Amino acid sequence: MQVVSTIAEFRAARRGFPDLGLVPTMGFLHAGHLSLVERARIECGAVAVSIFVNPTQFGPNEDLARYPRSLSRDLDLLREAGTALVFTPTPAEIYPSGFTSRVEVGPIGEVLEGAIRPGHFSGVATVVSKLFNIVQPSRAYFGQKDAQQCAVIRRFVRDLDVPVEVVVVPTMRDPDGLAMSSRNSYLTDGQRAQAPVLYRALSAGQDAFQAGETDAARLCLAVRGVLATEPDLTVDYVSVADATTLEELQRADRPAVMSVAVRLGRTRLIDNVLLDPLIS
Ligand SMILES: Nc1ncnc2c1ncn2[C@@H]1O[C@H](COP(=O)(O)OP(=O)(O)OP(=O)(O)O)[C@@H](O)[C@H]1O
Ligand SMILES: CC(C)(CO)[C@@H](O)C(=O)[O-]
Ligand code: BAL
Repeated sequence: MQVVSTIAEFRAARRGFPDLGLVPTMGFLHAGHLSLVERARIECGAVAVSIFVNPTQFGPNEDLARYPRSLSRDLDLLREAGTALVFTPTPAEIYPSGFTSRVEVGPIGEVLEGAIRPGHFSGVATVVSKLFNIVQPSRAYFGQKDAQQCAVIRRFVRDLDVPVEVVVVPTMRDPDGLAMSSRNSYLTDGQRAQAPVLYRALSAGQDAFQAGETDAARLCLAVRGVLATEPDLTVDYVSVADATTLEELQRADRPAVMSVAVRLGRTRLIDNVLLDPLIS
């Protein structure tokens, strides 16, 4: 496994790999990340993983400074997972002085997470488009846990004719249903015990959908009812939105994503499930 930190080194190392899958990450790896690496290795033969805590996707009052980091453990996990190349750039390598360009994705990046984190998806789209240009993968792998991020990336790849196939991998969960996430490490024991309510709530919504309910307001009520059983939690949103455009739906009569975002103390957690009328 080669570990490089500069764009020039990466480009030199990349020459040995005609077909490369890319897994972009912010590090502090868990089994969810490794499921992306495994899928990329099977489908592309060789995998590159980037580890970069991207400052431009964090708002001024967000957790950039305290975001968890564990590079040497991450490298051990990636070596075991059969990764070929790891790219660990510094912020100055990605954003040298004088850098001013941004990728803007429009309304899809302004709802849900984008409404609460203004500028977040422009930061994500900008860094992902840089990573695509540096790595030049045939396919890039993203987790369904960040459903809006997946939709945003699919949007700019389509809009800008980026020659990369975007692959979305199902959410890996702990046995109690909590979606794995680097930010779960912020939770106290008490908060960790409450966190599985997100998936219980989404599952209640999914059960109602499978029983024939398509009214989005009623589906959201079913989710909110379960979330309310944990009084310490503050709900940012419960949403039923078109799976491709993320426009809010009144009726779940086409492929939709039902998502929740909550705050437990200072920690924000997100999760989602897909509602597909064809496979309910
Ligand atoms: N539980 C999971 N299952 C599958 N993929 C995941 C999971 N968690 C994260 N990913 C994916 O891994 C990639 C890198 O994500 P990132 O490094 O931000 O990790 P994260 O656990 O989502 O962290 P955070 O807590 O910051 O949201 C993203 O495409 C993300 O969707
Ligand atoms: C895709 C990504 C690596 C871009 O910084 C990040 O948003 C993440 O880890 O999901
Ligand atoms: N996994 C999403 C990246 C972020 O929350 O900034």
